[in-house]
Amino acid sequence: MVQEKVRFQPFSSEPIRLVDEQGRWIAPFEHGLPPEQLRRFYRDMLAARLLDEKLVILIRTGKTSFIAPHAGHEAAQVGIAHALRKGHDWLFPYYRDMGLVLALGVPLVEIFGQTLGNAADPAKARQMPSHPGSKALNVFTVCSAIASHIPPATGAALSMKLRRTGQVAVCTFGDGATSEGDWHAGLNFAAVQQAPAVFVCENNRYAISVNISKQTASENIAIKAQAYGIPGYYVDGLDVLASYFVMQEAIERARAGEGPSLVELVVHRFGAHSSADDDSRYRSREELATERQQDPLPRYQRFLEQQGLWDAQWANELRLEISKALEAALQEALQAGEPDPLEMFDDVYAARPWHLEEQRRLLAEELQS
Ligand SMILES: Cc1ncc(C[n+]2csc(CCOP(=O)(O)OP(=O)(O)O)c2C)c(N)n1
Ligand SMILES: [Mg+2]
Repeated sequence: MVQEKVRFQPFSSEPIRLVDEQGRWIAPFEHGLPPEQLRRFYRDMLAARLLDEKLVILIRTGKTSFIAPHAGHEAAQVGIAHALRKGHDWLFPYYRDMGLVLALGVPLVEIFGQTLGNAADPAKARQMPSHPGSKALNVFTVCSAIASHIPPATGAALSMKLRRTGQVAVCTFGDGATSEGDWHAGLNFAAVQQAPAVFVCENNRYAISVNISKQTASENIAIKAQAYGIPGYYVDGLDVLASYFVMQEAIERARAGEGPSLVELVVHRFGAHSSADDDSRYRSREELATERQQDPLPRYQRFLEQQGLWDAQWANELRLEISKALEAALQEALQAGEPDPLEMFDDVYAARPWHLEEQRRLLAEELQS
């Protein structure tokens, strides 16, 4: 239930922020969250950060071919994950959402199987690394083509409305995606149809090397919602509680039949765009150093300290526990081995056509010889 006091102002000139840089709760209402949940947010942010570090090791040691670092996006992603009804609502993520799918509950072994492209991957290694999905948890598989998942998210939301399933489609993307035609088509149609969708921009102010100043002349991304006749929330995405509460309001609003919204979570991208990018060519190290000072994890740690929910021993044990879980899952995924090449002929047709039967037979013979 959305409490009356947690009604946020759309189109604010300053980002919505509930916890300041010193970790002080600055909202005019009580957060009302139990200690376990407040600590859970920290746990999931730390797990996301440590996963990111592990993925960097996997690319540097040649075990995967592509990563899109999500460090700096953790508060936003954990806030989104906790606002969804897990396994009921649908998530249409993008490639930088590994921390989000982890917080949503996609098992680590699947995440590593997907990263390695081996038999531990439920998608049978048919996707690019960093393109997760989960049938069990209603996570639409990531599509590389920027913004191409936005109209499908709208379509899914419209279907949820027509079938009265009580579900919501949450669709994430970057700032660069907002310049695509698909983005406009998807938001416009969702607004016209009052589809239960929430569109979430993880605005890190870069689309690879293109700075936001070259992306849009609008004062921010959230304000674009005005043109579609839906609320646009401008939010500090380095604040996990602001991300969570605004997302919760937008999702429950959509579920209650009040239509879609656009949520802009302003974040930092601490890494390069991807493993195929050298960001030192277009972004000064001074700029990055300043952003790192605003790291969402220490900021939330300061909040927990002030709530009396922090102690160093707990945090150290947590770090150790997560690191062990990451390593164990990685080892398990590594042992899964290569997928069976013959699987490439499965899952596309209900009945395999003769020419694929023929090719499958030829490959099977080749593999046996
Ligand atoms: C239609 C399309 N155009 C270009 C690309 C190449 N491309 C991949 S990621 C990317 C930048 C996207 O930036 P943004 O939406 O801000 O997300 P971020 O990576 O910053 O999280 C581009 C241009 C693509 N994948 N698809
Ligand atoms: Mg971006």
